[in-house]
Formats: sequence, structure tokens, C-alpha cells
Amino acid sequence: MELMSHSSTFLLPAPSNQSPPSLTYALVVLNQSLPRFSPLLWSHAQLRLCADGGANRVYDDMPLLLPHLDASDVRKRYKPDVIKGDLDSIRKEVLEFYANMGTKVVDESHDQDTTDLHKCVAYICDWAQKLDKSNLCILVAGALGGRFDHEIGNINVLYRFSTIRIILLSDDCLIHLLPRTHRHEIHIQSSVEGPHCGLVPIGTPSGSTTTTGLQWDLNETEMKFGGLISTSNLVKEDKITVQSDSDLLWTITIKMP
Ligand SMILES: Nc1ncnc2c1ncn2[C@@H]1O[C@H](COP(=O)(O)OP(=O)(O)OP(=O)(O)O)[C@@H](O)[C@H]1O
Ligand SMILES: Cc1ncc(C[n+]2csc(CCO)c2C)c(N)n1
Repeated sequence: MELMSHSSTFLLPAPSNQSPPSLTYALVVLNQSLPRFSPLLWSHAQLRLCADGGANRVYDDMPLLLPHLDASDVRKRYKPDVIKGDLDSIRKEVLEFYANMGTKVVDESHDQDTTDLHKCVAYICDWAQKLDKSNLCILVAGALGGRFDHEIGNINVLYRFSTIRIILLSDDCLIHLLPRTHRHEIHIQSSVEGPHCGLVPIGTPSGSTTTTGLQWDLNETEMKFGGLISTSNLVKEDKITVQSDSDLLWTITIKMP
């Protein structure tokens, strides 16, 4: 079984961002308070999208996160490449501001069956058509800590695009999928993440999961919703390994200054 490595180097400033070396990052900003480290995520990304009302957040909140800079300079500097969604939440003045600066606006109001995050991930997959998808990583800012229907919809996107690396982020934690098709090594960036973590099977029970590096390791252990799931676990080593017969969600706390 092939190895998949994970490392939250996008939470480190660009110069220290050494491994894995060749990931291409895309950022999606959702319609939720911007995480305080959003400028850092922005600096790592080669493509930046706003999901509908996410553009209001970039317009309103980016200047608040960078109070030492002039607000209108910040708005010009943090210009999304694309705004996509059903466009029922973005304010008119925000849409006009970015459209006039050259942001591509994609109106998909005809599709009321997929979320704006789904629409943005589909756009990024098209954009990255020629890339080896294993080198693409989509960072999603503001995905957690709000309306539960949106949160669970965001998690569902991890499953709908289970072959793509997608990381849901809030101020407090990150979540990504560990596909059952691979064994996993998670390299902990202990200056910015941990120690609290969890491993959760959603949808399908796991008949057997084995881990190393956790306070409460699993040893060919069964996990299911309604039975045992691993929450309030702790990372004990710099490298965590996970192997399972089911897709699992990995979550770890973020401790950014
Ligand atoms: N409170 C929230 N918590 C988590 N994610 C959110 C929240 N609000 C919005 N999002 C995410 O941001 C995206 C864009 O949000 P927006 O408010 O523009 O969506 P929407 O489709 O108009 O929502 P709705 O019509 O259900 O209010 C959503 O698709 C969702 O992924
Ligand atoms: C069974 C079912 N439940 C809810 C919706 C509504 N919905 C889901 S995604 C979306 C777009 C949000 O921007 C909307 C309105 C649906 N279509 N089908």
C-alpha cells in the first residue's frame, strides 16, 4: 500500500516551508470570520478563490487583520483571482470592486444542489487539470465553527473529492481526510499545531485502524459512530502513522500566535 505524507507547513512562514517540497496550494475563503493567519495562507497560495460571500470577508476583515497597513492598500493587495458561487451573499459593492480590478466572477446560481465550496473545488480541479493531483492541496479558510449545516456540508466536500488533498481550517483546528487507499504519515509541526487531535470514521465504520505516535494508539481497533471514535487524543511523537480499512477524518488543534 502506497504511503501518503501530510505536513501543515502552510502554517509556517514561506521561507521555512521546505517539506513536502512540491505542493501547489489553492486557497478558498468561505463566508465566515477569517482565521487570523489568513494572510499567511494567502501568501502560500498560487490561486485564491472566494466562495460567494467569502469575498465580503476578504473585503471587510483582511484590513482588520493587518491594522498597521492602509485599508485600501490591503484591499488592492488581497485581490481574489476568482469569485464563484450562487452569488446571493456577496454585496453588490464588493462584487463591483473586485470585478473592476480583474477578478473573474463565475455565477452558478442555476445550480442549487451543490454548495459554493463544492463549486470552488470543482473550479480548482479544472484549473489544475495538467498538474499531478497528488501535488495539489486546497486550503479552505473559515470552514468550521459556524452553522452546523454548513460545517457538515464542508466535511461532505472532503468525501465527494476524496482523491484531492483538501484541508478545512478555522482559527482553532484543521480537518482533512485520510483515504483508506493509503497508509499515512502525519509530520506534526509542533510549533503551530497539536497536541489535541482526533481520528473519526464518518459514514462507514472502520473494522480495523492502527496508529502510532498517539497517547491512545489504536491497534487493529474497530471504530464507528455510536461506538468508539477517537476524540480528545494527544500527539506524543513528531510523526503519527495511521492505517485503516475506512476513510478517516484527521483533526488537530492549531496554536498560532
Ligand atoms: N457559518 C458557516 N460555517 C461554515 N461554513 C460556512 C458558514 N457560512 C458559510 N459557509 C461556507 O461558505 C460558503 C459560502 O457561503 P454563503 O453564505 O455565500 O453561502 P450560501 O449558499 O448563500 O448559504 P445559505 O444560502 O445556506 O445561507 C458556503 O457554501 C459554505 O461552504
Ligand atoms: C435535498 C436538498 N437539500 C437542500 C438543498 C438546498 N441546497 C443545497 S446546496 C444549495 C446551494 C447553496 O449555495 C442549496 C440551496 C437541495 N438542493 N437539495
